[in-house]
Amino acid sequence: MSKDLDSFITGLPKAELHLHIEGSLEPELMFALARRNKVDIPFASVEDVRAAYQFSNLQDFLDIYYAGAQVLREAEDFRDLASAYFARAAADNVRHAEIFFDPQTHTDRGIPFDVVMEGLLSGMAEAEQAGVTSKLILCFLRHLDEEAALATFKQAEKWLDRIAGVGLDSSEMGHPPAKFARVFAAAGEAGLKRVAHAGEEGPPAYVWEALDLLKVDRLDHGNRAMEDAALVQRLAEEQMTLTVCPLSNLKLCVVKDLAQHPIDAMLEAGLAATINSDDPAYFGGYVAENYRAVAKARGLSRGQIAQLARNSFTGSFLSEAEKAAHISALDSYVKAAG
Ligand code: HPA
Ligand SMILES: [Zn+2]
Repeated sequence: MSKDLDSFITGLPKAELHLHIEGSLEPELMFALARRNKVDIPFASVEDVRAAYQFSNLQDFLDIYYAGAQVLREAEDFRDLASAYFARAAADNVRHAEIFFDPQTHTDRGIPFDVVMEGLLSGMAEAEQAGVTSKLILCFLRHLDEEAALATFKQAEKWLDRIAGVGLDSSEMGHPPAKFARVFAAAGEAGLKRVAHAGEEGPPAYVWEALDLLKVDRLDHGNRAMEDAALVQRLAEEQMTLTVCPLSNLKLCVVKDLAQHPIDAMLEAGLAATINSDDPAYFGGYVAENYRAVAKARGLSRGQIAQLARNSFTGSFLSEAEKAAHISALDSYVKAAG
């Protein structure tokens, strides 16, 4: 019997490639950690927190997101955060996740880099026991300078065998990828993968810089690349994976309405687009909800939905053999779903 669309999407094997672990901090856990660590937060209740999640742009969101992260202090907090994400992701049949973390958000308030790593790695090990694999991507905060990013990369040195890649996030406008060319070159020399947020709010020129100066292996968001035909052609030719985040785009006013979301235009242009949740605790949905919302708003076919999930494995940093195994399971699932 053919499955309904909602359960087809939930059960579809998928990878998540654009997830800020600090953005998976649900208000309930924020309150529990505030109590456990005796940290003051500027909210009276969980409802109060949710009511504050109205954003008109990226910066509005970042201000609240960095405030929320203050409750994370001990390794066990980072472990609990990661465990909660993996449990929720497993319910959406996420088989593999490549998660971003923002060490500077923590080290700048005196939390040691090692505490963050130990906590996250312990949550990841627990998830692996439950069958969900993961990799870590260390993001540099682009509103800070490149010296700070280089200092952070130095702190990461002893952990490099546990870090798959580096990324670039935070306030995009006024902070072009070019600002981080040296630290990305150093990461490349150390054998790490490179990704960067570009074209979320920033212009197509920032996407060109991410490709040409940072030499990214994957592009995070990339919406505004659609404004530049030569850029779209380049991304299609290179089969560059784009980690697109529909509910984030809606909440941060990158699109006015999901009915205007470019996801199907991206697929039609031959781009290797994927669907991801970005900061699910803040944007109102985990990865399957992102697939469902955009599939309904844009009338995506099951073939297109399956392609997006296939792209998530192809665009991951798993080995070719691991990708092939996941894609074969996905194809069997699609066939059996009818
Ligand atoms: O969507 C995002 N964009 C930039 N920086 C971020 N940090 C967390 N989420 C985001
Ligand atoms: Zn992001």
